[in-house]
Amino acid sequence: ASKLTEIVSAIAEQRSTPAKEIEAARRRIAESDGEVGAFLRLAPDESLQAAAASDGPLAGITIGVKDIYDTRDMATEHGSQIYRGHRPVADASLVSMARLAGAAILGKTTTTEFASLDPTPTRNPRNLAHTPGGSSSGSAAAVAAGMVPLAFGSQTGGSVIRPASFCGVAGFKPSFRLFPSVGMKTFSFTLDTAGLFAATAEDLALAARLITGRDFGAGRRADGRGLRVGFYKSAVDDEVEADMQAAVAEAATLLERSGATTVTVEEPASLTAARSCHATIQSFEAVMALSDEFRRHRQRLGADLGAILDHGATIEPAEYDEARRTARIGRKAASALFETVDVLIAPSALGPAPRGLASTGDALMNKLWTLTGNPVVNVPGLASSVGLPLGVSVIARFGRDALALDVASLLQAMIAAPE
Ligand SMILES: NC(=O)CC(=O)O
Repeated sequence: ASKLTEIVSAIAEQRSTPAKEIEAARRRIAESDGEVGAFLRLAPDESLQAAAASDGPLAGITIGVKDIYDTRDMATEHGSQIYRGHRPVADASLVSMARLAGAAILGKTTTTEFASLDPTPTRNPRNLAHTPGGSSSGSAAAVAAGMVPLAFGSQTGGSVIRPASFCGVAGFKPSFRLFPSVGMKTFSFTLDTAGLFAATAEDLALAARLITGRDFGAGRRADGRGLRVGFYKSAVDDEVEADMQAAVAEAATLLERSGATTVTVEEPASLTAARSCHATIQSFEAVMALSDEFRRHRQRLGADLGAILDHGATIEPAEYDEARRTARIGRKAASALFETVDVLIAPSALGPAPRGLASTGDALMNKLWTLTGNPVVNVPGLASSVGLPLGVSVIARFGRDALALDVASLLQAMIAAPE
């Protein structure tokens, strides 16, 4: 697919039409989704005919929506046999807002069960022998395969940034609650964050602006002059594979070459502690969020999800409350990091996409920023020695989503044209 920004321009300049873009996306899915398996189902003709007649700012933009978002015109099954054929009456808020902006909700993309860890059959378009990551597996794969220019995902641990890194696409995990999660199946109500996938950070900024009406920055900075970049050194960096460490170092060099200054930012103990309490918060809240499914359909749950909920059911409220206090201290510490730097850069995953489909990978590099609520953008373009994508995360202060997107756009441009 061409990039979202290119399609928006082509429609505005009448070099294309919404109907042509919708037909082209359907054709691309028919041609390539057989081996990738990103889409579960496509929208009915009447929905796509209505979208073809749209003249909104997102007219002609086809979107793949992770199947934990309610859609009024398609089944919404949450990756669970419990919800087979389930038809919501209304769209999730973000879906409705995108439709109101003229977008074509083209189809539902695969999700791990309830957006947790049990893998889907979806393959990584960059190398079909590898996982696309999860839990937003189909959304990352659909954009990476060029089927659609935009896809919706969600992140509770690392489910936007990690698959974006594995599939070599731009991923946006906004500041917590910047996007509404209404109508998105809840796993953890203090962590779940709606997010986006697109080919470039510039596309993400435009999509976010046209869906929400918020200003996400004027687009790519000219250079890095005046930008203070923190090279984040976490307590778990020894888990990061050498080629991913090299990728982040290359990103820092490219930003310096564009005029930025870089300093090393060591992780404070309070953020190491915050990362460690993510699982307690996530599991304790998931037992409540999925109480009915867990209590009435335990045997119909996947192995990983069942284990998470079984453990979550043993956590005492006092332990959860202590974890929330640790998280709150972590949020304050995360804010303090940005008193001396404008953005941080860090690995988006431990390494490239693991081989096989047995695991969607590890959220170790992502869960802290999900818990603190800071905006994160995955910047694609770098690759391992065998050509598998390696994503670099640009992290900004809570609420500075436009800055994260602008710096990500600059870095993506520097990676694409390093001279
Ligand atoms: N939903 C999630 O974020 C879980 C994951 O990181 O795989």
